[in-house]
Amino acid sequence: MSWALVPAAGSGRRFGGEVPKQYLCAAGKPLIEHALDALLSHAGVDGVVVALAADDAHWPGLASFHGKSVITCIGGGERADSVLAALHALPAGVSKDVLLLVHDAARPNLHADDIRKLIEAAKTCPDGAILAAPVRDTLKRSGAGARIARTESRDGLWRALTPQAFRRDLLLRALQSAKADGVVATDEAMAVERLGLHPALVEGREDNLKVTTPADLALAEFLLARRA
Ligand SMILES: Nc1ccn([C@@H]2O[C@H](COP(=O)(O)OP(=O)(O)OP(=O)(O)O)[C@@H](O)[C@H]2O)c(=O)n1
Ligand SMILES: C[C@](O)(CO)[C@H](O)COP(=O)(O)O
Repeated sequence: MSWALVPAAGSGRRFGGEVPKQYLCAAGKPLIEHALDALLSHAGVDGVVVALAADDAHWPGLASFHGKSVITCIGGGERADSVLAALHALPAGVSKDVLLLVHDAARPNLHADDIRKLIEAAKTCPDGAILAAPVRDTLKRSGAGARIARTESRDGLWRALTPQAFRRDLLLRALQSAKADGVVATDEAMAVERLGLHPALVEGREDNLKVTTPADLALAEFLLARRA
């Protein structure tokens, strides 16, 4: 079985506005609740720990969802700090080698089949596994004056998505190592890669978008309304 860790302590600087984007509504409910619904409606996920901002008053929270525990904790200054805080907040009795699925609260359009594929891959790959999407656009490196410096090869390049799945002890060791070295790991895989490991890439849906800007919210509304 597995548990989910959901970092939801961000302030949404790039989105703007007063309310952090994970609490904005699309298709009738907050983005965070779409993410929790996808995770906790999956039979392979037993519960979730959500990392919230210390001054969070935007979301009343949920004691349970789909009959499973929703535990909250206080996140940290970086996303990785929030994930580490959620890991430390796992309830007693959760096994030391539980599989942990780390998923952004700002990614509302997660589908059950992607969760299934990820868990299956993480069960067979000791280095863990992440959902990802192959880069399909030509990539440009910017130069002086917002002009193109050069085209970068997209061969073998993927966009990391979430959830990202790792055994509890490995994720703890990786996050603690990155923090001790002063490295800000922008995803869990980066922290694991620093240990010399190579997590599996699992091709996930392109529409598992992270809501970062207002344009993303409009797209999320379109996608989620079609699922309802
Ligand atoms: N210190 C932080 C920063 C981010 N997050 C969470 O990590 C996810 C992905 O981060 P991002 O999209 O960058 O969210 P923000 O940090 O809020 O956005 P911004 O960088 O624009 O401020 C979000 O669910 C966000 O709430 C978190 O738990 N703790
Ligand atoms: C974890 C992540 O969603 C994978 O692409 C991404 O790194 C989060 O980046 P953010 O800047 O914290 O949104």
